[in-house]
Amino acid sequence: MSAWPDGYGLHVLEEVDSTLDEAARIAPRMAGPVWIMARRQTKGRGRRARAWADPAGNLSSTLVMRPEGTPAQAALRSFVAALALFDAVVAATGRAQGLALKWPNDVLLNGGKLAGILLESSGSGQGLGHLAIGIGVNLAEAPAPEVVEPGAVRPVSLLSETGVAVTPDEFLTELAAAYARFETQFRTHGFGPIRLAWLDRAARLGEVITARTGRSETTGTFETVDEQGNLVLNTAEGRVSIPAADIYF
Ligand SMILES: O=C(O)CCCC[C@@H]1SC[C@@H]2NC(=O)N[C@@H]21
Repeated sequence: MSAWPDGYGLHVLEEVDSTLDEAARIAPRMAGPVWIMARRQTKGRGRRARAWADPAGNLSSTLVMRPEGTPAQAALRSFVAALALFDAVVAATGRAQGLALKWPNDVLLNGGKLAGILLESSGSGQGLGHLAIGIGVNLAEAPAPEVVEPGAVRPVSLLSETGVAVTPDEFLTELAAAYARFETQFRTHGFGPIRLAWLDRAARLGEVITARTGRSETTGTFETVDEQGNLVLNTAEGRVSIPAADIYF
């Protein structure tokens, strides 16, 4: 098992509304980055204001930090976190088989959704107050398929797909260690190597996918993710770069 990384704090709660809300509360008095983990969230949330169910034994965690750089640079940490999640699953199970990253920031296992990431931040314009990287991993149990919206990837759990039982505490240690490694790489070399590593693990690269926002739908061949983290699709109308959307296969 990995060691807890130097320079990162740990804050464990039995129950909280959301570890993302706790991040906003503790950010003003933090000396350095802190991992928050809750055994139960009463108001866990996912992307696009969806509720996030976290049955007992799953990981509900948020890394909160005050990074330097612009908000756009800080947001690229969703890719850093996705890579860390991928490596933490490999460390926990001993295998990478069936694992893939779905743009912008889900982890798939055997085609189902194993984990999701939600970034939130405070501050405005060029100034970033805090960045919170919320991470939910279905370690023990996947939410019931009925709670997932139609057309979305089915949820799966690590236990059901691999037979490997990992506690949230064990998994968080692997995740924190992997995150610290990729964060160092990101700070030292920028987004370039992170982007390439992410593309190497990308689901459906080169295939036709559909990107939906609240207002529009774009279908095209998944060509790449650009230097800004945008999804690039090759469509009948040409190359389209998409900053935010939900992807459907
Ligand atoms: O895929 C998604 O929609 C993102 C899910 C993020 C869930 C995690 S659980 C820990 C943190 N606290 C929250 O309320 N949400 C994130």
